[in-house]
Amino acid sequence: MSALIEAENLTRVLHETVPVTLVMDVSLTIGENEFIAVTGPSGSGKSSLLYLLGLLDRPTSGTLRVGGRDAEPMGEGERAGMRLSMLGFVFQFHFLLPEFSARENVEIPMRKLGRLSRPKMRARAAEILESLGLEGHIDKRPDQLSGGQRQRVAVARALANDPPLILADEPTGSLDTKSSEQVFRILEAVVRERGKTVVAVTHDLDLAARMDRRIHLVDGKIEADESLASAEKH
Ligand SMILES: Nc1ncnc2c1ncn2[C@@H]1O[C@H](COP(=O)(O)OP(=O)(O)OP(=O)(O)O)[C@@H](O)[C@H]1O
Repeated sequence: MSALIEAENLTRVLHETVPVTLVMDVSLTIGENEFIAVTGPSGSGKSSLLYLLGLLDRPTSGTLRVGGRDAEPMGEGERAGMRLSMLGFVFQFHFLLPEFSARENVEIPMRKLGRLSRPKMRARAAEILESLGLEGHIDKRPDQLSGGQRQRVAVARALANDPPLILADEPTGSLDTKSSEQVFRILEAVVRERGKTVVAVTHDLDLAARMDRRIHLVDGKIEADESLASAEKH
């Protein structure tokens, strides 16, 4: 199995009145079952890098392979298909659809992918939500849930199509300490128990220290890419 992500000299420049370099010459490989923190000062390009890796933006130069496939020649439809099957996203703000229940929000990526029958989608959505401690909440709308619960629904939605890679941008950034810890533990279990890879941007260095690898960005460049693995984490 090839690496989930292989990036070589990835660069993203915005051509505004003056060019703005968001990501500069980033090379990295992300494999299966990794738990990776992306850290760095505000404005260092963390979100921009995640958007590139998640096929939500295109690099100005450099190469990117996702699931062993070169992203460059892919059209928008193919990229959307890759995002649905290979990647799950969790953002700082949940972006759940307000008029739908938790279960329906989790069903949406499954409907878009269209691999399961409707009853199977419903059953799977309920099963994932229950596994994340949301039994009793699956038919509630986002406004009937707490911030931590909403973020757990967002993680459930990211897991809907069983992608090998979850990309999270400040997933605990808007939560109180207790909810933040709960969501972090869920992401940890997504790696340890479900065998996924989680790449999470975080400002919280205590949380980053509990992950296995840290990619530290400064001015759009990788300043450090270090393994933090220790026996007690496993
Ligand atoms: N559309 C844009 N136009 C101009 N500058 C932009 C745009 N998007 C991002 N930037 C700038 O690019 C740089 C990288 O932004 P990015 O959001 O990736 O950083 P970040 O490390 O995620 O920051 P934060 O921790 O504050 O979320 C920042 O200096 C930002 O101001």
